[in-house]
Amino acid sequence: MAALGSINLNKILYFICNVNIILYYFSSTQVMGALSPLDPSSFSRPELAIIKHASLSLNIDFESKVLNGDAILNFDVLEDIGELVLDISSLSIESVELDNGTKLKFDIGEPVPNFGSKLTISLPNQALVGEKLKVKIKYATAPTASALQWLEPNQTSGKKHPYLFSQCQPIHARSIVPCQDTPAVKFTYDAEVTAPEEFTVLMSALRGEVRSNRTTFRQPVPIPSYLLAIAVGVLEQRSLGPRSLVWSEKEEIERSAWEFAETEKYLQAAENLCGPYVWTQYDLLVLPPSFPYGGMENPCLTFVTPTLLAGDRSQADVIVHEIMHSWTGNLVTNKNFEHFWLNEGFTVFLERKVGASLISDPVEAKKSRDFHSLLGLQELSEAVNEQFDPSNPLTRLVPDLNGVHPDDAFSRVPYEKGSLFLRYLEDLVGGSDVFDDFLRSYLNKFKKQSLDTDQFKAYLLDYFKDNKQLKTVDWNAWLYTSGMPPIIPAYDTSMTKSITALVETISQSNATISSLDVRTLNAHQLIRLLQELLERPALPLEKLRLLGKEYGLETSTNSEIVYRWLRLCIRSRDEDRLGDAFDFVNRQGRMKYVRPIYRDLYAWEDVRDRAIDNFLKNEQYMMHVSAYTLRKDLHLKD
Ligand SMILES: CC/C=C\C/C=C\C[C@@H](O)/C=C/C=C/C=C\[C@@H](O)CCCC(=O)O
Ligand SMILES: [Zn+2]
Repeated sequence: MAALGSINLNKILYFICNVNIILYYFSSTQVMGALSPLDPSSFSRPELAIIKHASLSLNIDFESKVLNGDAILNFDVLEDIGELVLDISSLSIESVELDNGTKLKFDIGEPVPNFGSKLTISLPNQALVGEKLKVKIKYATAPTASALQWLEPNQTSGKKHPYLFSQCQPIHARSIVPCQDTPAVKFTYDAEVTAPEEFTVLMSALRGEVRSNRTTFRQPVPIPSYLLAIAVGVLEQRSLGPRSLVWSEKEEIERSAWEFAETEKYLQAAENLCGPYVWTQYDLLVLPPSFPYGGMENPCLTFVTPTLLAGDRSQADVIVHEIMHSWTGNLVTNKNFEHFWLNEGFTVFLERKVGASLISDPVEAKKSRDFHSLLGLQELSEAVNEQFDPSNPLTRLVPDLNGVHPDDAFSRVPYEKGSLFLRYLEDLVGGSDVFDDFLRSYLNKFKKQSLDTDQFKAYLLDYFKDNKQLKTVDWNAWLYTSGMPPIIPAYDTSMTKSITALVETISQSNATISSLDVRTLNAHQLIRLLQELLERPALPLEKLRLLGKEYGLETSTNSEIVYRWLRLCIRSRDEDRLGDAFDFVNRQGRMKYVRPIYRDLYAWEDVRDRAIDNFLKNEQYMMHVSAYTLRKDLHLKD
């Protein structure tokens, strides 16, 4: 009877679940219209005709905050078709024509909020499988293009000239060029950009000739659309090594050159693990403070936030992370953003391996790798338990993004759960010696391609087909179950033990707090300490203030430390530090810092309105993605 009862219950649950899935599918397809079968975030149909190369010719108009020009898209036709379908967002399309000059009819679908519109181009005759098509689209971007931030001179360090930069990941490329805005498609590109003469134009490509106000570029390695990038400003450069320059406004150039002086060393360590660097040039661009991310792995030219300029090279791990994307993400790419962990989990995993390889003593190297993994575990726990909750489907390693904007799904989960999963697999198959060979083989197999999680799984299982341990992996629990990972590796805790003991002491009511407690800690250990304190009940004000003074937190210039210190102050309801917290979120726009601080301020009922006022006053200076996500954090309407 009991068994029969449970079968019936299972059947009922199964039925309810399926009805929900069906209803959900219809509601999300209604949101997006006809979806790409390859990517829930794109309208385009690359399985019918796929872009192989794009030639862009663009003019930068700072006055009207518009890019205008044309894109010539080269397609390979994969099925007999009468139309092409592309993604656009707020673009004004002037004309579409074939390379023989034939004008083409086009239709722009009803815009879907945050996803843009479907651009359908009618072909005069059926294009047959195997044909090649060249289509020229004349267009202009909107001043509100979600990929672009147009800065007024007073938002730059020099205060004299405007500045423009882009952030296309995940699906903002469609706001600067009509394209198949899905990472399932990879294409090479060339570009010719005109800007006022004193400006430097940079792109995610190799820079060619610069003649008066015209700069040319070429990217010979196929990239997904989210890696298109452009920045235009009055910039300086310094050499960092044989294949690297650092670019910034002149006010930051010396500090930037010092902070990132070890770039070539990281590149060589990365090549030792992953094989040759294929992108020829690896430059860094230090952006104005409103740049929303720590770094963005734009090929040939990583974009970074100036909050990395800590003056102690302690945030070099971000540079190593961006360098590792040259293999995972840029060369081997997730097919759509449901498989984002294939980009980010792998990159974090490699970042920590390469970081450890720079330490000569193997015992210390292992300790350091595990120490950083434990920091990552703290960040994962915060994402799972605070940003979301453990039952939230967005805490799955492979989430369902039908009807969900990837920017809304963004968290540390794909980074840290993904990296932890790879570490679990590495331990299971016998450690680095065997797993490093697998990694190189995986990179070689999928280079210049896009793949999904099933392809990764199949390749791993085939590579290790004789390994019995791999048969014990609970794939469903790792990939499709929400919450923390099912197994946490046995990390070496020798670098965190003393910190946990110190946190324990600080938490005692009679604790004595002195600068001597932290004199031997490096920046990362201090970060660990602050993060552990954030996981505990708020400190009493008196103790908090003593900590700030004795541990040098009040005067730190390291943004990772300042960020956690200010969160501790907010948690302890220290009204005297509110000014510092508002200054911090107004001075820079790195979402890793700004979003949790705003969420903490929102949770403090007495200051909630001040936080909202501060946001509304500063929203106009933020990049689209920051304003968009902060509005949600502060429960404001779009
Ligand atoms: C499962 C997740 C689903 C979708 C996410 C896809 C894209 C997320 C989108 O919001 C763009 C992310 C861009 C990230 C760029 C750089 C980061 O690695 C920076 C990390 C944070 C920081 O250090 O500031
Ligand atoms: Zn990354």
